[in-house]
Amino acid sequence: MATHRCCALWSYCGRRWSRVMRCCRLSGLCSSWPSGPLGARHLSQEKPATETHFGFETVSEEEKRGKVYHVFESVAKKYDVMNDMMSLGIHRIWKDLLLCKMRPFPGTQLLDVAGGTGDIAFRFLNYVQAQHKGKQKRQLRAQQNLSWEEIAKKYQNEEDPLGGSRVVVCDINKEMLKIGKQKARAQGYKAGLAWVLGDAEELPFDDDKFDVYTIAFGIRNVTHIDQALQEAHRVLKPGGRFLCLEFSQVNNPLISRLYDLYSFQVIPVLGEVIAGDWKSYQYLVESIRQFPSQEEFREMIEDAGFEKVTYESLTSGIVAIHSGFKL
Ligand SMILES: COc1cc(O)cc(C/C=C(\C)CC/C=C(\C)CC/C=C(\C)CC/C=C(\C)CC/C=C(\C)CC/C=C(\C)CC/C=C(\C)CC/C=C(\C)CC/C=C(\C)CCC=C(C)C)c1O
Ligand SMILES: C[S@@+](CC[C@H](N)C(=O)[O-])C[C@H]1O[C@@H](n2cnc3c(N)ncnc32)[C@H](O)[C@@H]1O
Repeated sequence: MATHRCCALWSYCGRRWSRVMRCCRLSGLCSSWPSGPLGARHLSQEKPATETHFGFETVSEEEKRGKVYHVFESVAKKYDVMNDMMSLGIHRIWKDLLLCKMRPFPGTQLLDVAGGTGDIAFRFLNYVQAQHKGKQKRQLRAQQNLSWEEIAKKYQNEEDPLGGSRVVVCDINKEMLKIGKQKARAQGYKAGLAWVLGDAEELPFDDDKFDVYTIAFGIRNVTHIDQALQEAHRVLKPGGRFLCLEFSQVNNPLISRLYDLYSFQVIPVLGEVIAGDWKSYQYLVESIRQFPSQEEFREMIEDAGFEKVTYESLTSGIVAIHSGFKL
């Protein structure tokens, strides 16, 4: 964890410096300023590449971006089947629980960042549609004197079965979005769903736009987690909710030993056999170990400006759902 903190600090300093430099350059202040925190080099020289981690490897931030892109480009076609195989379907329960926590209502505007092949978005659409139908039924039951024609008419006139809810899936990877769109077409999802290519660190949306922001198994892959959290805060409406489903820290030592064995001995093998890609699944298990603990991540969410930040560990802490509000 010390490595994680060190990388985060170094990456933070680097970005702060490049922001100062960008402002100065824009205001014409800095033509004679040195170009790095140590102040010894001339502007024409390159800024040192800020280091971060890609699994257990230390790489430059640019390299990490490219490598993460390559991982998901490579696994996209086998992504869904791999998740079912690796977790024996348990990832579906975790995603359902995320929706239960969200409890969206007809009208909710959701942004699902790093939404990949659409698992969260499809669950959201099912949920709000069922909610809306239930509400409609209750309203009709309350109106005791309607004839069957009037009831049929009310059902047929219903233009928006989602009651105004919308979900935007935003992901940086074209291949993941392509598979998501194919799945949506095959499963008949169309209304209330949009696909946007975009970076969690620089979201292509206005301020105060969404009621809920979700990110499931995505934030671990982002280079500057603090920047992604700030963006989440920016695009949420006041009162809006941040929800993150991510791998976390297992607290039971016995389960932790078994989980480690399973992760390092089985998952890359499954990756090779099913997706023909050992390396991407080695990255998956390594990146899980690099991600901050439940408490550390809670603090990071608070640092981004969220309030009432809580978390719930699931399956002995293999994953956790963090929640926070923009108040
Ligand atoms: C590239 O990046 C990615 C790519 C992706 O495709 C996906 C993601 C994002 C990830 C997800 C959406 C979810 C992916 C799911 C996981 C990574 C797995 C999570 C793990 C579990 C739910 C199970 C946790 C396992 C344990 C607590 C330990 C139990 C382990 C055992 C009983 C096996 C111990 C292993 C050995 C002794 C090694 C030798 C064993 C063999 C060769 C036999 C092989 C055994 C199996 C295949 C059994 C599999 C067993 C389970 C899945 C256990 C399930 C049971 C329970 C938790 C009760 C992404 O970022
Ligand atoms: C493990 S998948 C999760 C997909 C989906 N949320 C799910 O739960 O199945 C991680 C996703 O994060 C996306 N991703 C990685 N870095 C990103 C970034 N900076 N901005 C947006 N998406 C990113 C990847 O392209 C990939 O689709």
